[in-house]
Amino acid sequence: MNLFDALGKKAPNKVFFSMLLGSLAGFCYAFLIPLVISSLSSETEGLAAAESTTRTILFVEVSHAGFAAIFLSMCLFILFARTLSRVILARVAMDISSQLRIELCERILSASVAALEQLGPARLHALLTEDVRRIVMGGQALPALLTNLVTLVGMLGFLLYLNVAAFKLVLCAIACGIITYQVPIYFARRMYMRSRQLFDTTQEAVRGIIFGMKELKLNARRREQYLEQVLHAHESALLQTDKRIATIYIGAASYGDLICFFVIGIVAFVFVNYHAVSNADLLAIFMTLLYVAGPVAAIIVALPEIAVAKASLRNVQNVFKHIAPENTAPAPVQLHWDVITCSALEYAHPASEHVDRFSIGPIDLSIAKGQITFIVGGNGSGKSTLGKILTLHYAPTKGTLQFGTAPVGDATRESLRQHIAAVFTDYYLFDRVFDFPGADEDQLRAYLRALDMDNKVKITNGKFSTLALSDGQRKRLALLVALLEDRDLYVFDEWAADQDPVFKEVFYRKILPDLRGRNKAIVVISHDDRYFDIADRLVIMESGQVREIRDKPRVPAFAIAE
Ligand SMILES: Nc1ncnc2c1ncn2[C@@H]1O[C@H](COP(=O)(O)OP(=O)(O)OP(=O)(O)O)[C@@H](O)[C@H]1O
Repeated sequence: MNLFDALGKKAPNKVFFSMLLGSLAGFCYAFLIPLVISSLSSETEGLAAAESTTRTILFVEVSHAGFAAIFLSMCLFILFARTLSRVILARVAMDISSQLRIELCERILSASVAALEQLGPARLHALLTEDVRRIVMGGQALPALLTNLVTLVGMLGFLLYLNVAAFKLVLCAIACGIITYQVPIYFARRMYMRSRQLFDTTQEAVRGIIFGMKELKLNARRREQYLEQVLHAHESALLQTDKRIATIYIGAASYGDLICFFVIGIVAFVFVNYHAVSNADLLAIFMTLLYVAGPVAAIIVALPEIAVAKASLRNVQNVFKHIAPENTAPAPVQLHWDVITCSALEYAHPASEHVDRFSIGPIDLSIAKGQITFIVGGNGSGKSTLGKILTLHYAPTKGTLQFGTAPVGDATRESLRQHIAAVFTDYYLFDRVFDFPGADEDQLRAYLRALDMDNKVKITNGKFSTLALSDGQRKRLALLVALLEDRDLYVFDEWAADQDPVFKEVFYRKILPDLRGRNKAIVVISHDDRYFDIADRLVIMESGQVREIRDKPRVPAFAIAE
């Protein structure tokens, strides 16, 4: 995918029309000076001829009325074509920017959780905001580039007509200019890739300020150190790189501006000594060169924007490679199961630069409907990792996972996910219940009452009246959403960790047994050893391995040494 493809795919007709108008404007632009020069040279052919073409239009004497009319028409056409071309492309760019963001979001949603976790939220956020903006800006520069390129080609054609030797000289000068201009642009482009990486780390640092503001406010020393060692350090690295890039671009642009004047100097002081050129031709050559300076400068200004857009496009492509869509069949498959079976199941987290690769398994385990399975163990023993495998967010690296007789694979993953509801430790609470069945209003009210939230939140047309709640209350709403989904497998990752003792009791002694009574498979990741007695199966994990499985534990509760 190149920049043209990226833009052209979205609105090919409009982009083509805009480019066409831009080219036509450039074409007309290229003819303006030859037209003026032709009118001047016709004047020198004889005063009588010139006088014969002078007309009085609206009390104003206009010489070479024919030329003047063509000149005015061309100017008006250029004004119209350029404006329309830019307006169309600006609007297309806005549409594209919005579509690109939506597509990126959809692409992110189609990727695996493991890949997205590895990328991190800051990078994803920068991709959606910064890269999209730069790609669109680069795209917007394209019609101007095209207009100016056509003008340049037209002017060079005129120069060829005027003087072949001067044309060759100018062509060589422009070729030299473009080649030498590429050297700084090459370094600037490489630096831009670095700047883009630094932008991501700066975004991460900014996230630290936003999400860590409470911790930073409470400790002045920590705040100062964070600002100095993290934020300022990243900002200053980014700033320095960006300043270097700007210096290179400005220097290169100034050099580009002067190319035409170098050529004028060479023609005026050197070229004339080797070639016989009439004064009229020399004047025409200078006028042409001066006129060419504008388009050359505009092309030179547009090139960096396009280079930046290309770098952003490459960044998007790299990220896309990293977050390739999961190979899952979208069509729903009817599946019935009673037991989930893990056989020699293994999963390894992606290795990172600073952390040893953590893996779990091999694990042999079954989780049955109508049973509460507790997964317990010390911090970092791999409970949440197992939870994400069971909710089909992590694909096992070895072994098999089966729902009934259906192995989890590309053909079944998406369908099986529709059997699962979960509240993760880093859950996200949407402001509404999607796909809210109107008929379930009574059930909804009953759940709100059961969760002791009926005085706090109302639900109107599926939307929560407020999310300004305590952590524990927000988690109750997340539970409510999961319960409403009425799925076959429920996974709760430390759900009760921030609930008060009264509500812990409700969760473990009422809600979970109630789900069991409705023949749901329930997986509870928990440190609440007071409630281990309600488990039908207790899976004890240690260092990524299942250390022990205890079935049908009886009161009194287990004493687990974590
Ligand atoms: N996204 C990730 N990328 C790489 N490694 C990870 C990732 N998430 C977890 N890990 C590794 O897996 C190990 C186990 O993490 P996990 O969250 O499964 O533990 P846990 O038993 O749920 O711990 P806790 O009780 O503290 O929640 C961690 O120590 C870490 O090394």
